[in-house]
Amino acid sequence: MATPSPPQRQQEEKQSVSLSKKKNQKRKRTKHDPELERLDSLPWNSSLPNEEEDDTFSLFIGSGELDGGFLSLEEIDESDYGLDVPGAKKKISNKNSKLKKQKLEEVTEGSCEDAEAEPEPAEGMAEEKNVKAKKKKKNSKKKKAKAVQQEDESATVIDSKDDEKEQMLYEDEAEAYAEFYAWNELRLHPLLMKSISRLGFKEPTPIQRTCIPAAAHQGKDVIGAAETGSGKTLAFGLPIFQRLLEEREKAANMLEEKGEEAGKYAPKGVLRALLITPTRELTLQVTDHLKEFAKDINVRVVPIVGGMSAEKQERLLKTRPEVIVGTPGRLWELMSGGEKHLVELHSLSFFVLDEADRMVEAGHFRELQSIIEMLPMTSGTTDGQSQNTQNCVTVSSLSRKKRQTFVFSATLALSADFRKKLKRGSLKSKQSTDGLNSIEILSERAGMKPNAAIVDLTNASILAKNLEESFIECREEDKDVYLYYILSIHGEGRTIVFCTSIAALRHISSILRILGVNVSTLHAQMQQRARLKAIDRFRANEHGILVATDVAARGLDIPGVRTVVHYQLPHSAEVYVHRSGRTARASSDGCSIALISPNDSAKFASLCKSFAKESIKHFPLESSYMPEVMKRLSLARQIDKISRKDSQERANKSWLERSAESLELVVENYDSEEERVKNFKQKKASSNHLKKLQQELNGLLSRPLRPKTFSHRYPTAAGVTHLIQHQFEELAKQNGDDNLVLGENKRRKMVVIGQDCVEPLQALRSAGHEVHMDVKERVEKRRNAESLRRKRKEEKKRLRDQRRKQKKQSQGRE
Ligand SMILES: Nc1ncnc2c1ncn2[C@@H]1O[C@H](COP(=O)(O)OP(=O)(O)OP(=O)(O)O)[C@@H](O)[C@H]1O
Repeated sequence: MATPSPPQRQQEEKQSVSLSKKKNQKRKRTKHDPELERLDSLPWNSSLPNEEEDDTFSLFIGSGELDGGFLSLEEIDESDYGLDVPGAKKKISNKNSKLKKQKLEEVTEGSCEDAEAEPEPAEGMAEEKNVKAKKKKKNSKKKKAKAVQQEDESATVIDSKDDEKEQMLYEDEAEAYAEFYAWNELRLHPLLMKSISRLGFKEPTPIQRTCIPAAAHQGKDVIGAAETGSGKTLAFGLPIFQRLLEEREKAANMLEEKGEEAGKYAPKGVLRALLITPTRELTLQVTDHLKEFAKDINVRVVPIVGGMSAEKQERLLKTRPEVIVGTPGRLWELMSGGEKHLVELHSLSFFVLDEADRMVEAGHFRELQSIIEMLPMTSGTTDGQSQNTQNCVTVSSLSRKKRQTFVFSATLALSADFRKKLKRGSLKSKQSTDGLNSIEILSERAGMKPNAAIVDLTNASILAKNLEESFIECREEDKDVYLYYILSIHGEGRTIVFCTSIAALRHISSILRILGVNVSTLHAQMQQRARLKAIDRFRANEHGILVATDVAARGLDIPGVRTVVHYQLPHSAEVYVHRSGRTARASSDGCSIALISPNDSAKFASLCKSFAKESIKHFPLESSYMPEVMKRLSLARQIDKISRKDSQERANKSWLERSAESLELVVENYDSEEERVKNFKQKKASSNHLKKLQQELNGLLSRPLRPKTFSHRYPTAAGVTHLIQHQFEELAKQNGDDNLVLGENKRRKMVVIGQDCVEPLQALRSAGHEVHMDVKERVEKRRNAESLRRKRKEEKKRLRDQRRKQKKQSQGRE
């Protein structure tokens, strides 16, 4: 969203000044601070209907009392939320001076009273006594006045010291708040601002800046699309919390005015927001992210996912959370089973579909449709139902607001006339369940209004702007070699390696483990607990490696992922975007490396074309490392093959034994003595061979990977740190000097060992070179190669047949 224009801002400031008049009267500051004034002048009448909007949003249908529903700045005191907004401190200091003044007055009055209370003296002595008394009175008055003056002076000294301290604090805080001023235009509740400052989010991301005003202040439905890692969770999360807070405050204020107990009427214990995400991991991640905010505002956010134990689920639902984040399968299972908290949806104010397209893709359309069918109509009132609800007498009035629907994704394509279709309601009648239309249908059925804000911040390439893409061309069977190269030479930071098949994942994770690379794995066939453990392990290691299938492609938000390797290309461009989006998240950068075999070439070129990329960088490789990398890989593959064979045999044997046992059969060994001896010898030989291979590999692994030779002709910066570069120069200089001294012509060999790791991104930036991606050319090449292969095959077949024919003929003659 664009920042307000100066006249608009002036008007807003004027408005807020008048609104916060009462507060400003109390806050007399000693020093004029424009920054603080700006903070105080935050307009808070956010919900006032915008006259320019044709479809204005009224929050409370029915009782006009709560129309608008948002609070003015006057109604919210930051100090009530532990937000020590500097101005508040001045109040205390003013209070102190008032107390002092009062004390002084009391003392002065008290001295007069004392004098008046003295008994009346006799006539004769009276005059003298009177004079004495007057003197005494004068003295005591003087003394007391002096004491008060002293007290006052010391109080003033303390006070001025306090003032100084307060002033310093005030300035510090102003400075601290100044860091978060970019959020002001979003007019968020002070408690949310407190969480934002705690998390250190200096400014809203573009999707947040655009969606929050529409969703939180104009009450609109939102369809949001922005690059991966762009902060979409808060783009829908903050408007939810904002509205819950505003309602809570508004209800409390209204009921306090009526002299009733506010707490009794707070709409607690009913479901207010239902968020659906495609995977368990994403659900847990979104829950954790939202909880960071929820804990400051006392809102319960609970995850509901498959794989969670029934007891835990029951325990969580018993707390009657206001916000539930869940996966479609488990949510529908519970809803269709009549789970009380999940079917009492009369107060539901938010329905969110996160990564909507993925849910449809993953075959959750029907479950989503069923869940949506259970939601109450957005336009109707729900009095009847809500009156019955315990502990929320006023929920009926509060929940009469329209429900808001948010649909978010990183890649969300809508048909050009989607808004028109919404207006016409023509989507309702369609029964189509195919990908793209399904999202439109779901959005419409969930009650998406025609005036929904459609925020599409995806650029032509959809990929994160801080992402550097690259590729390595290699043979299919050498992919593991290059993967090992990347991980060992450029192993800095977290890396995610994506595979399309579980078989490939198993193969490379096994090879890497044999090579001593500590990897975590994540795929859909793993148990939920194991999946979460793998993510935790990966998260805990600064240089962790996660080998995953596309189950981890979407939404997984792990900071510090520096590199994404596409070991196998995904089936669609969208999945490629999501995979690559695990790095270069928020404001950080990162790189992706695709391993491209000749078979992948055309697919990769068309992938680049779909992102409007004409060229892409070749990932720089230092070929001198390859011989040793190859050697290690060859040993690892042999070890893997033998171990696999052994474990397969063991598994088969135990399966046979288990099956026989279950059938109460005795398995007899019919092998002859000779065969048994032969088997034994074979096993022994294989185990000795395995030991030997392992020893050899261990020998190689015990020393750092080193290049075969150092080429003086091609010193490259790729993978070479400044330190190493410096060492090279020093060595070269020394070498030259020695040669001069010794007068030798013979070159001395330089061997680089213990190469410091550099990040792939660094290597790519310093030595990657652009390669033009011509789809046509690549497709043509592939076609030619295929036709050549076909021709060769046909030729072979023809020759074979010919030989056979000749053979038959000659046999016939004989
Ligand atoms: N305003 C902000 N400033 C800095 N960091 C932020 C901000 N908002 C969110 N983040 C952080 O950015 C990261 C990515 O946010 P989030 O997971 O919401 O992205 P996303 O757009 O949903 O990504 P994806 O499409 O991959 O699911 C999170 O770690 C989050 O804490």
